[in-house]
This record gives sequence, structure tokens and C-alpha cells, in this order.
Amino acid sequence: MQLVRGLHNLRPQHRGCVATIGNFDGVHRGHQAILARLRERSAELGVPSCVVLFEPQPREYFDPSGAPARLSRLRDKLALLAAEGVDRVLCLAFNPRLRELSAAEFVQRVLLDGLGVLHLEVGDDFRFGCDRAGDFAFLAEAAQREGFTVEAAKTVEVDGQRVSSTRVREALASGDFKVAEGMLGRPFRIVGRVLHGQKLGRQLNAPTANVQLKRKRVPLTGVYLVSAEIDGRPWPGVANIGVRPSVAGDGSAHLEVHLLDFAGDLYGRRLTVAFHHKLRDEQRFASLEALKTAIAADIAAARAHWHGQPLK
Ligand SMILES: Cc1cc2nc3c(=O)[nH]c(=O)nc-3n(C[C@H](O)[C@H](O)[C@H](O)COP(=O)(O)O)c2cc1C
Ligand SMILES: Nc1ncnc2c1ncn2[C@@H]1O[C@H](COP(=O)(O)OP(=O)(O)OP(=O)(O)O)[C@@H](O)[C@H]1O
Repeated sequence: MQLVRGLHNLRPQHRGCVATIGNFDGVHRGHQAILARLRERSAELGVPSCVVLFEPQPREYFDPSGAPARLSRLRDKLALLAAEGVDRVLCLAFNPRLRELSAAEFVQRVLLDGLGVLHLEVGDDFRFGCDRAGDFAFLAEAAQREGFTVEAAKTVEVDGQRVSSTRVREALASGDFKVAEGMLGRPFRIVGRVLHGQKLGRQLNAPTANVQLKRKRVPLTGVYLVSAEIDGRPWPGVANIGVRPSVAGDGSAHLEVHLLDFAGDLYGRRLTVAFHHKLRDEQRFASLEALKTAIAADIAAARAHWHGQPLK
């Protein structure tokens, strides 16, 4: 999959494609349905498929401190889109210039001049352009005038509710992993590099892999049953994600993973951690001794849970 950053990096050979536009945070089953349809149209027309996305996501631009936590950072999103068979991603910086583009200018500059789009696939609620003035009816009219096709994908629902990144976040925040997994079509995962921590884990009888989060906010906090991919196989464990109120910290979020009966060295490796079940909220303990007792109980719960369970 090819990544093109910014309209100015588009070349004449990039013109002629089928495309879709959106945030695609989490690449959930609604997104997957759009991408499947895009693959079909790409094969029918014999042109590459292209996903147009924005970085930062528009809500992060308008409200940096109030925007919801990301399900996927750009790097994760690109990996998920590549796995869905996307040929190209056009990543546009969401900045004052882009936000001021009218719907008509967006169609002209991005879709027609930039991408030479032959077919556009969007969700039925998709809106774009300055003040979100462009909608499906607007696109349908432009398509007829300019000679491309546009199609609204059918809404994907799980348990009678439309799948959305917002609902996935809500399910994760409330520890409802069955719903989150149903909407994502896979377990929720966080990928990050294992860094050196404060080395307190050993004193707590729970050595942990300290996974770098590289984000200010996380969509879930607490203690979870997890599995981590080690040499392509899932390894059971228990993890804390949060600000670790019992140990002096800088207030930023950490992901600490204790893998059951694991003795290898993980420093420097990229670890993929899948979340399966919430055990409890993160707590502030009065002493390291109390924290140690709680972690021992978490590990016992993880052992009891994983005993004989198939891992994902
Ligand atoms: C299963 C588990 C549960 C944890 N629960 C909490 C908690 O409730 N509150 C807290 O402040 N820290 C909690 N921690 C985080 C520990 O404080 C952290 O792992 C420890 O400080 C080791 O950090 P280090 O690897 O940087 O040395 C938990 C860690 C694990 C592995
Ligand atoms: N459940 C769904 N069924 C069909 N299309 C969807 C679904 N969810 C999103 N889409 C479409 O996928 C494209 C990208 O969606 P986008 O990521 O911007 O929205 P979203 O997942 O609904 O996120 P949010 O919850 O933040 O609004 C848009 O065209 C959108 O309409």
C-alpha cells in the first residue's frame, strides 16, 4: 500500500481511482464494508483503490483537548487499511486551509484534479467540506455533472445499532468487550514498543513490559485480561492501562503488561496487545504492599480465566 502525504505529492499517475473519504478510526465493520465494496469497484474498473483521510482528525483539530481518544494511531490505521486490501492512502493535513475548502472546492481539487476519481463510495451519513455542507445529494449531483459514479454503502449494524467509532469507544470505556469486538470484527488491540520502566515490577512480583503509547489519551483504563503476540502466537497475560496513581508518575497514560510465566526479553520489541475482559478499575493504593496484593489477585484471576481457554 502506498501512502501519499498531502495533495502536493499527488502525481499525474495517481489520477484514475476509486475512492472513499473519512476518519476510519479503528477500521470497524462499517468501514470494512465500505472497503470491501471499494475493492469490488476497483477490480471492475481496473483502477487502484484510494482512502482519503485526515491527520489530525477534524474533531482533534477543532477541539484538541476535548476530542475523544483515538482507537488507532495513524500507523495502526495504515496497517489495518493495508490488511483490507487498500492500494493507496491520501493523508491530508487538516489545517486552516483545508477546513476552509467549500464542498465544491473539495470535490474539484481533491477528487477531480488530484485523484481523477471514477467512483466514490461513502456512508449514507457522510458529510464534508467547510461547515460539513457537502452531503450525499451534493456528491450525486457533482458525479452526474463530472462523469463519475457515487454510491452510499448500506449501514452496517450490530445488535440493531449502527456501528461507529464512537460506539466502539463507548463499549471499550464501559468494559463491554463483546460489543466492542462485535463492532471491530476482531479484539481491540494496542501496538507499541516495549520501553524500560521504573523497574518496580520486579519488587511487585510482577515484571511488566512497559508498552509505549505515544498518545495523550487512551480509550480505556483499568486492569484487563489480555494476550500479547509473541513470535506470532498469543501469550496470556494481565495488564494495567492508566496513569498508575499508586506510583509517582507524570500523569501520562502507561500500558504495563505482565505475561504469565514468561521469561524472555521484550525490550525494544513491538508488542501487539489484545484486550479481552476488564477485571477492575485502576486504583490508588496507600502502599506498595497493598498494590502488590492487588496485582497478585489480578494474576490469580488471569490464571483462573486463561486455564484451558483458547486464545485469540
Ligand atoms: C495487573 C496489574 C495491575 C495494576 N494495577 C494498578 C493499580 O490499580 N493502580 C496503580 O497505581 N498501578 C497499578 N499497576 C501498575 C503498577 O504500578 C506498575 O506496573 C508498576 O509501577 C511497575 O512499573 P514499572 O514497570 O515502570 O516499574 C498494575 C500493574 C499490573 C501489572
Ligand atoms: N456502520 C456503518 N455503515 C456504513 N457506513 C459507515 C458506517 N460507519 C461509518 N461509515 C462510513 O465510513 C466512512 C468513514 O466513516 P468515519 O470514520 O468518518 O465515521 P464513523 O465510524 O461513524 O465515526 P464517528 O463515530 O467518529 O462518527 C464514512 O463514509 C461513513 O459514512
